[in-house]
Amino acid sequence: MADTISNTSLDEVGSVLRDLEKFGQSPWLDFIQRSFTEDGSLKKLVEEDGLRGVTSNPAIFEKAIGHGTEYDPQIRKLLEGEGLSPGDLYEHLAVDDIRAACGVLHPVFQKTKGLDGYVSLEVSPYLAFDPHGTITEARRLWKTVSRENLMVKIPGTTEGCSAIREAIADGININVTLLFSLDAYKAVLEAYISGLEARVGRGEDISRLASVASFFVSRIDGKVDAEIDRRVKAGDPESAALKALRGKVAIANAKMAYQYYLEVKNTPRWKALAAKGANPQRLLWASTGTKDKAYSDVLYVEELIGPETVNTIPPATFDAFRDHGKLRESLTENVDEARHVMAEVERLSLDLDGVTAKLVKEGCASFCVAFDELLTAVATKREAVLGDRLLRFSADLPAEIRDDVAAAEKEWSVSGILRRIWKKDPSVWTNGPEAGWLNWLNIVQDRLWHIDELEVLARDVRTRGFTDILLLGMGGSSLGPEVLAETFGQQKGWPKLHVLDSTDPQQVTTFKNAVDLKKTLFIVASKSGGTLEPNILFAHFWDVAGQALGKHPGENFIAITDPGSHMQKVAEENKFWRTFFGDPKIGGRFSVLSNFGLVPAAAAGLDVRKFLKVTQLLVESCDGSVPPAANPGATIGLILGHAAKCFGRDKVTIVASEGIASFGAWLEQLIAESTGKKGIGLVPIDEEELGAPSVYGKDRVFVDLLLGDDMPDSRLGALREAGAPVITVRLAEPAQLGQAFFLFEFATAVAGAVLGIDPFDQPDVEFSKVETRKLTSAYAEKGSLPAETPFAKDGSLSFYADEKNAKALEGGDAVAILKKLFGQVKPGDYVGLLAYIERDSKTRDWAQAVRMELRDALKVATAAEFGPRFLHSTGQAYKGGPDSGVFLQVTATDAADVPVPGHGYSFSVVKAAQARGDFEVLAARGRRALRVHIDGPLAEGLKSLATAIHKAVAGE
Ligand SMILES: O=C(CO)[C@@H](O)[C@H](O)[C@H](O)[C@H](O)COP(=O)(O)O
Ligand SMILES: O=C[C@H](O)COP(=O)(O)O
Repeated sequence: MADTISNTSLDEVGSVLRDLEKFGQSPWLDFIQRSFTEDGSLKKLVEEDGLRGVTSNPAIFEKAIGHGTEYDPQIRKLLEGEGLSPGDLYEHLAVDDIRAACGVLHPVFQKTKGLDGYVSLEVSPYLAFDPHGTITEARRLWKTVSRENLMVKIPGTTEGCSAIREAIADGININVTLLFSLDAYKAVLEAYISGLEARVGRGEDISRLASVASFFVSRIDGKVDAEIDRRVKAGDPESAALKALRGKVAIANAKMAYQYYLEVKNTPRWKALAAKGANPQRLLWASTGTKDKAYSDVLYVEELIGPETVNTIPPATFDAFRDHGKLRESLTENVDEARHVMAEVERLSLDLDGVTAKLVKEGCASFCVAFDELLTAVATKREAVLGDRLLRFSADLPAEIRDDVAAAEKEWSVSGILRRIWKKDPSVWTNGPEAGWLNWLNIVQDRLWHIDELEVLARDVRTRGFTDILLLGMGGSSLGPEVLAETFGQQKGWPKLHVLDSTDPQQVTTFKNAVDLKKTLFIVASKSGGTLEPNILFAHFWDVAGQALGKHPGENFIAITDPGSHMQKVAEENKFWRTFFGDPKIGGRFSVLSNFGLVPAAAAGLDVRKFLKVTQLLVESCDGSVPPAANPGATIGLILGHAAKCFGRDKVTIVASEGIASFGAWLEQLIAESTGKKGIGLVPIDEEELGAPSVYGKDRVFVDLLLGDDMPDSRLGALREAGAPVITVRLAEPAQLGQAFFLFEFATAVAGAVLGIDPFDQPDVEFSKVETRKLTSAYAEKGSLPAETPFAKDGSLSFYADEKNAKALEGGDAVAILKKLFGQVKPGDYVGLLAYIERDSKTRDWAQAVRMELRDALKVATAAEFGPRFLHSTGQAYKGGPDSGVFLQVTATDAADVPVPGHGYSFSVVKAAQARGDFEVLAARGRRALRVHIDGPLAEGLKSLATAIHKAVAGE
């Protein structure tokens, strides 16, 4: 069969199709394709074959757009501008095709006074069972295409009927599709009539409104014939009667529908509408290509010719009918015989109701599959056209994970979960409060709409000549800006961005000394506005800035906070220079693309407009229109979720190019805080140097973040070969950092859905905050923290633990205690080094050396974290996630302290309270944990501790 119409025989016998008109039937074409319209072929059919309409459906568009290169020039052109999601791209292409065909058919529309000349465009097949979505989409398409000879196609499902009624009442031409049963047709006709009546009731014109009811034919024979064949083969005693029905049921069914049409036309109800100019809803025969080669290839055209009907004919059948089709008014003949066929169907229990119900389901599903294929093809073309404007993602997975993820992608595709994510449907997760935390999905576009605020800020910051920006905040309010500061560095002619997220007095002093207090813009960033650290850091820097400036320092302070927060009040009372608001429907760790990341970025001289536009391209790649397998965020999320849930690979090990190394600290917060709860989740492992396969267990997934042309670490190759899953994300340039932020936000939301948790809360972070507050309040009241006694001491090292842990660890010196602690480590566990000391290059090197020793000796994942920073990040997973962590908390007596103005405590006290609060929650969660406190010089204490750890694990 031809895929497209051949025009060879037109001149000779074109009239047979045109002559259908004499029988009152309009031939339409069940096909659309750009080249076919553009090269005049469609027009030729109109002129020579009397073609009177065109229908399209998702499968037809899939054939047209999903294959070949015909649409590529337009795709390229469309993507030159602002960027579009694959769904929007498809719609541009389809709408252009529909409009072009409407143009070709418009003379027919005029000549037939609106009887014919229509082109149909179907609403998204995903909406077949969603009446509200369908009517919204029908209205939108009607408005977008904006052609009087458009027909919007709506499936004639039970749910579709209410949308059909509303659309008709709105004055939208409707083609009702996917009709198989007489009952469904009756419901649809009722919807049409009552829609017209609603219009009349509103005093609106009904004479310019057209509708057809697309009754599918050949598919019925396909199903019924198969059942007949099965029963005959099985030796059914009614074989002869069954055989007599072969190839007859679909036509008989259609004839019954037509009889009903005639009946209704005769009712007073219809006549009243007709008197007001109503046009009947004509029956349109669809699915009229012959599928069974044993039948005539024009069967479903020849046998269904009758007045006031349409037959939408696929190209090959169109050709065939032109070639050898015979005309007669067949639809109204042998009606009794058709009734007999239907009675026989009943008598022989061929379950036509079951068949038609199944066909509706299958029809909807197969249009969804076709649409998925189409959108996948468009997404792939889009990606190719965008090339290096998009980050690249690939995954090397062992076969079992690859198959599992592929199955999940299919499942997600069928259940439309990605579209539900974009609709902010909480049932994707736990059906809890998730809908209130999803505005990060749209924040990039939203910030682009408000870009002026940021650009004005940038201009003003520059004009004021600040040399430094010091951002004071924790977790979600600081880690994003820190990545931006470290990745982009100081911009020429702009202030340098520093990010302080510690209560360590030495670290506070280091930052104070690193900036020129008179020329520093302070950004106090706190979403909730109530977090302890940004509040006390504000108190300190307000004081020192005031002293340095010798005046009220408000003009040098900016707040970023959610509306109505305590911090907003602080900013107002203290007359801050500016206050920028976050979106209360975005949680901290998802806030980097909101003002929490963008205000510091703009103030530090980054081109935020460009940054957001680049980011938006990736947002569109993760759009709900992109099926899971073509959607990078979804695929990564499914890999991470399934690797953890089904294969025990829950340690997400982050490897990054030097140029974007700090991204890991942001990513670990996102992953840990989002997924680590209820005893499950992903444990991110950042900055752990790669090793040989022998030092790893089977609990890892590697995420390799590459920048530019950087080569992947060769050790990853060996790991891959050893069966470890490796996800690679390559940023062509640092400007794609925003794409990476969104990519992993989306992936984390998806992984959360796989794990069945609410990825947007952080119950254990809150718990730690509460415990810390109790201790600082106690200090403020009593002048000291509650007394505590070490269970052991060895030189400058004192050991503390809760009763249970102390019991398990006590007895012996430092080495013995540490040996017992690490002796508890089993395969699949991880070790967390949690250091409440200044985070600088020396202490970071120390922590790295210790963790590497632990990793290599114990062959488990390791984390090296600094408090209180990690409390707002991985701390959630350590307490709420899987009980596979073994923790060594390190505290020290601070050499010098810094008071917190206006509070009854100092930074040192706060840090001590945080460490103790953290430990209490770890203990309350039954975690294996030990605190070692260093007295005396820190460097020496760290050295002795490292030696003791070495002896404990190396057995020396
Ligand atoms: O519904 C309409 C026209 O209203 C058609 O485009 C309809 O979708 C097609 O005729 C059928 O999908 C084709 O069915 P089939 O030949 O694949 O069984
Ligand atoms: O990740 C968020 C931190 O816990 C800080 O919270 P905040 O921005 O509300 O102060």
